[in-house]
Amino acid sequence: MKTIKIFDTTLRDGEQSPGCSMNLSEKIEVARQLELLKVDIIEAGFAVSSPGDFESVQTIAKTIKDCTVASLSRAVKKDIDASYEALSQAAAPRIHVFLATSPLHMQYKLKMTEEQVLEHIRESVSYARSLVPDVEFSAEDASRSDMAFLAKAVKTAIGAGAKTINLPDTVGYVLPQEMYDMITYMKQNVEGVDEIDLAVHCHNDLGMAVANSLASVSAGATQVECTVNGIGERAGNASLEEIVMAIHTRRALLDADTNINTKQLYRTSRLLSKIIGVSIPPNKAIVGANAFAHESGIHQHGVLAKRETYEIMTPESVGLTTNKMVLGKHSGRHAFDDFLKELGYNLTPEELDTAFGQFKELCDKKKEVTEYDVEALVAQKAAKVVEHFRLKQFVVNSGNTIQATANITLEDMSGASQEQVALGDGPIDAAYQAIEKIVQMPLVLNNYKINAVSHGEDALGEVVVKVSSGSRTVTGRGLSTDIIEASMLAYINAVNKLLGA
Ligand SMILES: CC(=O)SCCNC(=O)CCNC(=O)[C@H](O)C(C)(C)COP(=O)(O)OP(=O)(O)OC[C@H]1O[C@@H](n2cnc3c(N)ncnc32)[C@H](O)[C@@H]1OP(=O)(O)O
Ligand SMILES: CC(C)C(=O)C(=O)O
Repeated sequence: MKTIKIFDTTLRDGEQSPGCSMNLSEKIEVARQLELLKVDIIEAGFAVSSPGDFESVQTIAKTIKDCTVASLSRAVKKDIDASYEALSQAAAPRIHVFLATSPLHMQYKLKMTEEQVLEHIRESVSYARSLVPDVEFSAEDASRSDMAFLAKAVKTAIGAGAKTINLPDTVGYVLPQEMYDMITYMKQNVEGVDEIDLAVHCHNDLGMAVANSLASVSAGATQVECTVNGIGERAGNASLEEIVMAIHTRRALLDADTNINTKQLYRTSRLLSKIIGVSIPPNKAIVGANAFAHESGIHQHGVLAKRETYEIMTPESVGLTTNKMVLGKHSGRHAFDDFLKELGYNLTPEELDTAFGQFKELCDKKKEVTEYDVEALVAQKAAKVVEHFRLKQFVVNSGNTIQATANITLEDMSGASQEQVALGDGPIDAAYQAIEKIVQMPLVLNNYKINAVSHGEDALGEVVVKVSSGSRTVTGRGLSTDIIEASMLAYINAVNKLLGA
């Protein structure tokens, strides 16, 4: 089985993306984590580009002992000298020289002929090689280059001493088959290519960076360049965690694996996200909040019966402690029951049916139902009260220029509807007055308390009231995402308890 080298460029190409800049101590923290993750090469920066970048490369080179540390350089002496100097204390330094090989870049950007480009490659790579043994050459915009010319450039770089040749899809343009063909072409047409590492560096402009990297591995690439969370220029670089887990999960098919400690992936991703302040989309592969979460009843049932039915990798393999069953409108009885059992509730089949029905109703009102919501539902059910009156419908108006009014309809035990309108000192008082008119009993509200029992904008509100009639005082509870409705439900619950007594 081949070992694919992972070249992390989060601190260089990743940092080139707007809003992803890091200061020196943040870069060191990321570099230390990359070392724990066991990436093979850390590209620490582009030493010549600024004194700050020089210092970062230098400090990371001093700090990191278990990975090769690389610094990027244009194909010019002053860049190579800056990289060399910044890397002087590295345990394993790599000078990474690049020059574009596509007609577009050569003509308009570099203003060089093919011959001049080949001469620059020869000169710069052999100069870098005179300084350090480990030199990588990247043919920028390789994927849009003429393949015969690219082969000459690769041959020139190998001849000048490059130990790694990188063929980037700089603008994320090509399709996986084209990456495969490019690698195959080099393997078939450049002598000596099997003695060096053939690398790829894919951008995500068409959302294909990971697929292109994997197609290259299938064709024989032995190094993949990528970034944590896929950060990087424009739409980003190939995402490290996706490449690593794709290779790891399909290692039998690819006959390849990496040296990465996959259990550090989640931690690395969160650390970077926290440092740069860029959050991870919930549906992001491997590290998104939903990557190991199941909400649909059929999937939850499958996973409870046999995890592999809907999970191709374990959450533990990327550093999570467990998968997540999210209760929501698509959940089924199996997951609901399992969830209640974990909370310590053992319901009879009938109780489960009722609670499940209420739960589904709640899900239609609320985007996400939390453990607190379910517990509140079940706790409410546990105190079973005969429903002499049930809330059928209500309209409540209030404002700072009108007196609050409530129009309430309750259904009694015979199924008949009774409607009343009342004014009040605020919407809840108006609603309570209307209820009192319907139930025709003297009621005194002694206490009123409202709590949010879950989090977020659509949290459930629980209202607890103490209501007296004559010498009896009872507690009523009501639960709803609408606090006025929760208040009415609590009052009606108290009325039913008083009538029951
Ligand atoms: C695909 C990639 O990700 S490549 C890396 C991109 N990253 C960055 O550019 C970030 C860091 N860059 C910088 O800080 C600056 O661009 C610097 C310090 C490197 C250079 O700054 P300046 O000297 O002001 O040049 P500027 O950036 O405007 O233009 C680039 C120059 O480098 C030349 N150049 C570009 N690539 C290369 C190369 N690989 N080898 C040699 N020369 C190159 C251009 O032709 C241009 O030359 P010119 O000034 O003679 O016209
Ligand atoms: C310098 C090279 C490796 C690069 O970043 C690219 O081509 O995208």
